[in-house]
Amino acid sequence: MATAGAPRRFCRCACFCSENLYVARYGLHVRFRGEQQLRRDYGPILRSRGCVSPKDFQQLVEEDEALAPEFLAAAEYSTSPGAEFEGLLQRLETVSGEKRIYRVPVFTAAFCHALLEELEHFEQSDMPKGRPNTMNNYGVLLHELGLDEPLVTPLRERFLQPLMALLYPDCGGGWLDSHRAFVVKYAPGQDRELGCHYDNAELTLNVALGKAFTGGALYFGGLFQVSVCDPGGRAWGSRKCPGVEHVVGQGILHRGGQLHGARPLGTGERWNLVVWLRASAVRNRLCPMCCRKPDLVDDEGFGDGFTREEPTTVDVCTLT
Ligand SMILES: O=C(O)CCC(=O)C(=O)O
Ligand SMILES: [Fe+2]
Repeated sequence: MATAGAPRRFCRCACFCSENLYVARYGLHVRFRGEQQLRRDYGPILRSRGCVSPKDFQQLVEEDEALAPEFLAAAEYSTSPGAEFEGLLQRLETVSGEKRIYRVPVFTAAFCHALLEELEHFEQSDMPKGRPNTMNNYGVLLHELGLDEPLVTPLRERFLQPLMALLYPDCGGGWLDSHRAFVVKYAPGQDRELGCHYDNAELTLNVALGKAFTGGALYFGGLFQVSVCDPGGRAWGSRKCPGVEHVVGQGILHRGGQLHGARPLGTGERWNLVVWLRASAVRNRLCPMCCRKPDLVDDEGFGDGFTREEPTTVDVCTLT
C-alpha cells in the first residue's frame, strides 16, 4: 500500500528510443530492437511499400535513426530527475546567451535526405498545396504531407517539450500544446530571402535540411515586444549583426518574439523545417501578434494555438 504523502518522482518509460519510431520514407511506425526483428515483424508491409532490395533495407535501418544522438541525449537529460538549465546548456551550443538562442543537431543526415525526397515528390505532385505562412511563398505544410501527427507531434511532446521547459520556462516552454510546422524553400527564381519578422509562436525550432547552397544565414535582433516600444532599438533591421549559418540536420532554438530574418540565398537551394511551438496557457492571455487579449475566432485543427472552453451543452430533454 502506498504511504500517504510519500514523495513521488515522475519517470519515463525506457521505450522512449525504441517504440513507435516513424519511418518517413515508408509512412510507417515501427518498433525497433535490431535489424532481424525489424525484418521479421515488418518485412511484408515494408515490401508492399517499396522496401524490396537489400540496399533498400540497409537504407531503412540507417534512416530509422532519424534523431541525432545529441538531440536524444539533450532530451533524455531534460527528462531526468534533477535536470537543470546549466546541465542542459552543456549539451547544446549557445549561439547567443543574451538572446537565448541555442543550436543542437536534431536529425541525422540520412533522415534529412529522405525527408527532402518526400518533399520534392510532394512538390511535383498535383496535390492541393497551401503556403507555409504569410511570408514564404514556397515550401510545404507538414500536415499536407501527412507528417504532422506521426512526426511533429511526437517530436514536440516527447523531445522538445522537456528541453524547452528548461530553456524557456518563462515563455511557456513547459506548456507547449500545439504547433504549426512547415518547410520553407529558397531557390533561384523563387523566394531568396526573408525579411525581419517575429513568429506567431512562443518558441521556434528551425532545422536545416539541405541541399547545397551559399548564403541564407539567419540574423537575429531584439525582442519584438521591446522593439515596438523602442524605435531606437530597431538596429536589428541592419544587416550588421553576425549571421547564424545553417548546418544540415542542426536546429536553432529561439523565442518566437525574437526578431529575425534570412539573408539572401547566393547559389543552390535551401530547405528548412520550421516548427512554431505554441502554448495556449501563454497566448490565451496575450496574442503574440497584436499584443492584446486575443479576440477568439473558431478555426480548424490547432487553429493558431489559442483555446477556449466549450460552453457546457445542456440536454433539454433531461430538463422536462
Ligand atoms: O528562412 C528561414 O530559415 C527562417 C524561416 C522563418 O523564420 C519563419 O518561417 O518563421
Ligand atoms: Fe520566423
